[in-house]
Amino acid sequence: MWTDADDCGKQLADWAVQALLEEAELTPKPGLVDLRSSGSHDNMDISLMKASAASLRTCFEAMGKAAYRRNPEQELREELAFLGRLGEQEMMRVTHGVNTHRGAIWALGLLLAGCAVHCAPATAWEIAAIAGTIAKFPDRYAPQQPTNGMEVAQKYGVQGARGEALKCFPHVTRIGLPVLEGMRARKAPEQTARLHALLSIMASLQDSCLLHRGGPQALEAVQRGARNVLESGGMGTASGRKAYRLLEQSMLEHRLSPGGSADLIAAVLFLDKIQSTSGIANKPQGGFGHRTVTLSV
Ligand SMILES: CC(C)(COP(=O)(O)OP(=O)(O)OC[C@H]1O[C@@H](n2cnc3c(N)ncnc32)[C@H](O[C@H]2O[C@H](COP(=O)(O)OP(=O)(O)OP(=O)(O)O)[C@@H](O)[C@H]2O)[C@@H]1O)[C@@H](O)C(=O)NCCC(=O)NCCS
Ligand SMILES: Nc1ncnc2[nH]cnc12
Repeated sequence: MWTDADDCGKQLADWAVQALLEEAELTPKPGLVDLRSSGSHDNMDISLMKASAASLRTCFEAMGKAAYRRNPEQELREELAFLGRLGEQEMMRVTHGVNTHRGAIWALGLLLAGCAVHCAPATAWEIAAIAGTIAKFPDRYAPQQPTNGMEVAQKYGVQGARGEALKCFPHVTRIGLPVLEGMRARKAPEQTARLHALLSIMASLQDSCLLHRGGPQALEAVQRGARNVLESGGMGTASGRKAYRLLEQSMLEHRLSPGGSADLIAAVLFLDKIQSTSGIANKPQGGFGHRTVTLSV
């Protein structure tokens, strides 16, 4: 697929940054920064999200280069973690300390590495499987300072971003990507297809951002609300749009933001770019147990 490590790193970084920009611009998104507003955030806006995305190009390029034709093993895991932490530092410098894309560096970094290791046309599912294999190696040099994610993991026993990677990104390959492809097949407008993919992820993800801001009740309410939009017919129907407005209103009222789902829709868009360039279709293996809903477009 690529002639050398430089070529691979550059191409993958382009796609990763593009995916982050497209996620930021996807509008509307409940509780998240989009082209209309800052959602439930008082410290982020669209230009900050874009600047943050652009600042990660160097980090993603280095990760792609490092993983090119490598074995998914301990040494690679640690190199990627080192590069990921440098990326986090750069993001924090550019955003003046706001955590815009920590989860995205994690998810996109691993998936990008999965793709570089493979170095040949591969399905999203195959790439995610390698990303999951890399994530399973311990990160021996991880700093021990507490994060919101650790607090939530301790309090509620959820695995958050780490768990999603260890399970090989099921919300990306088994939910987000199939919903995106299904909506496109039904000729939905692209922004509607993407929003439905995001809502489908929100309907089942244990998002540590929602748990941290609102606890398990808030997480359940958002999951139920997202499901309700889809089960009411989706954004192509008046009832679906009404359900969306209710969900958004309640999330803004309670300052809830599905930051983890935002990162995973960016991961969906990233893998979609890889697949559409190599002409490969996603082939999920087995079911993930989420309910299929009927959508109008
Ligand atoms: C191992 C790490 C994942 C460290 O993770 P952490 O302990 O922080 O754990 P999590 O909270 O679980 O995850 C980190 C971010 O991942 C996003 N996320 C949340 N839930 C999920 C999920 N179920 N699946 C996937 N991704 C998820 C989320 O990121 C987004 O939200 C961020 C804003 O969050 P927060 O800081 O809580 O912000 P606010 O609510 O605004 O905070 P307050 O103002 O209220 O305080 C935003 O960044 C989005 O991106 C989670 O925040 C990993 O990060 C790690 O080890 N990194 C270093 C090494 C590395 O990068 N390696 C790469 C390859 S090996
Ligand atoms: N659009 C967005 N709004 C808020 N937090 C995010 N984290 C990743 N994307 C985000």
